[in-house]
Amino acid sequence: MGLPEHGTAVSAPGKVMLAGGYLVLDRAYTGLVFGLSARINVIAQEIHTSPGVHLTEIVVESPQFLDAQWRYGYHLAEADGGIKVTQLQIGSRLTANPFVETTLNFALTYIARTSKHRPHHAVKSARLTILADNDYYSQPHSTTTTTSPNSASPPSNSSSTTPPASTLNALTTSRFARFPVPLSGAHKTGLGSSAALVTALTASLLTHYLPPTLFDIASPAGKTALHNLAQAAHCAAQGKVGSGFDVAAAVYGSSLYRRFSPSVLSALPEAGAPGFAPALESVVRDEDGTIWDTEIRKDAVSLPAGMAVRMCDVDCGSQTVGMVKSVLAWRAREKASAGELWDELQRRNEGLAEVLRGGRTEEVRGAVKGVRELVRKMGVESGVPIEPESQTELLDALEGVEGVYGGVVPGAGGYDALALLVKDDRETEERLEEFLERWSKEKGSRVSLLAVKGEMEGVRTEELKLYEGWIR
Ligand SMILES: Nc1ncnc2c1ncn2[C@@H]1O[C@H](COP(=O)(O)OP(=O)(O)O)[C@@H](O)[C@H]1O
Ligand SMILES: C[C@@](O)(CCOP(=O)(O)OP(=O)(O)O)CC(=O)O
Repeated sequence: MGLPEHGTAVSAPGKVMLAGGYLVLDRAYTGLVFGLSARINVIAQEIHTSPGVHLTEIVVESPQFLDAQWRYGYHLAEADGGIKVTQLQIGSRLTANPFVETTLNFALTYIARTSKHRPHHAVKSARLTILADNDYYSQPHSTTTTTSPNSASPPSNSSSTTPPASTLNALTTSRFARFPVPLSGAHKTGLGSSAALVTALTASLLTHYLPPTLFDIASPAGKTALHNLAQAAHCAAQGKVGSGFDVAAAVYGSSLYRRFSPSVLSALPEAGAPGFAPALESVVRDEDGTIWDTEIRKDAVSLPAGMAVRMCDVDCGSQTVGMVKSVLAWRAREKASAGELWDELQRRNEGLAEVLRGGRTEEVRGAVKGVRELVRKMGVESGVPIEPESQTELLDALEGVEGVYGGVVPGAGGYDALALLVKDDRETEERLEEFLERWSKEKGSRVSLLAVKGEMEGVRTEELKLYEGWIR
């Protein structure tokens, strides 16, 4: 299998919110968000059907997982409902992927409105291949590895995109691991796979179907359209409106984030419903800039030279939804005291951002301590284990490792991977790995350093050759 000549590739980063979890749900507060070096990559290619065959099909696949192919036909929904896809059955199985399906409905509808052609002509058959960097999922026991991105591709085989099982060991030393399970069986590490996926898939579809004059991923206007469209699709697929910081990180990378008003998306009809297409187009275009009130301050976020954001996987994610409900219920109940706590926590979160931006390395430890103190207080008062005791114990112990400036339970907290601010050198990494190995043995748990690092850049185009062996 050689390298396909045609196609486009894009990638979008995962996220970690170092400070501002819960607060960021309210526009009065902000979140300190980092993009991550772990990316979701999507490659788009035309499918050439045999002469005389008119079937139009969109095939989406995730060749790292078992049974991860989703095929769709589509039609133009009546009464301006836009393009609506219908999943096609392969054999006896039909596994839905709501994030993929919703993204197709939203992106194809927008593309059909934007391109000058008639909708059916604009959208030809295509194959979209999704490749997720290894750190999105906890690696199977025996194959754990911390490889740097861009290392060797998997060995190619003759016709299938799924390399044979006999090469499994070789594969895990490559950039994209092959998992011996379906997607539903993978253990997420909490880096925001669905937001990065929706963003990368949307960007890939826009790049593939629209000429550069109508969509350019590198331009500010292109990023704005992508952000608006991906936020709308992600919210619809999730069935709730979160703060959207994860989609913002996937598009823009690291930033100080203020959310959009939830009302921005509340009037949008369901995909396929009457009036969906024009409503989506106007919300995405936001021509006079009055609809979206998101604030993305990229200049407000940076790290002191020689410092990195690293993540420590504890291999047991948490249920964010239940935690959010309980924290918000506490805030509504205890208006005055919760309000005071949030205002002070916001000041400390901004303080941490300032210390990092100003390169004041020696103040990082104190700033992180101050934030954690109030996060724990919020947990105790709301009765939600935001920084559970086992995580407190681990974070405190990690502070004793030379080269570690501090760490937090990011985002909603709980048992998702911890975020650490560390000295960015091999010695610190080795000390951390040794420490975590010892800790795992002593506590009978499985904590490990992920290869991923904080990164400033958001969505971008990639070279096809990075995916050699995975695409046909
Ligand atoms: N590699 C992938 N290929 C295809 N779909 C994916 C992939 N990774 C994630 N998804 C989609 O995202 C969903 C996971 O979303 P969610 O549970 O919100 O996790 P997260 O917290 O990582 O965003 C999956 O069920 C699937 O629909
Ligand atoms: C509570 C929050 O403010 C932050 C949640 O951050 P996480 O990083 O924990 O998110 P998930 O990946 O969705 O679990 C909710 C929000 O901002 O939407």
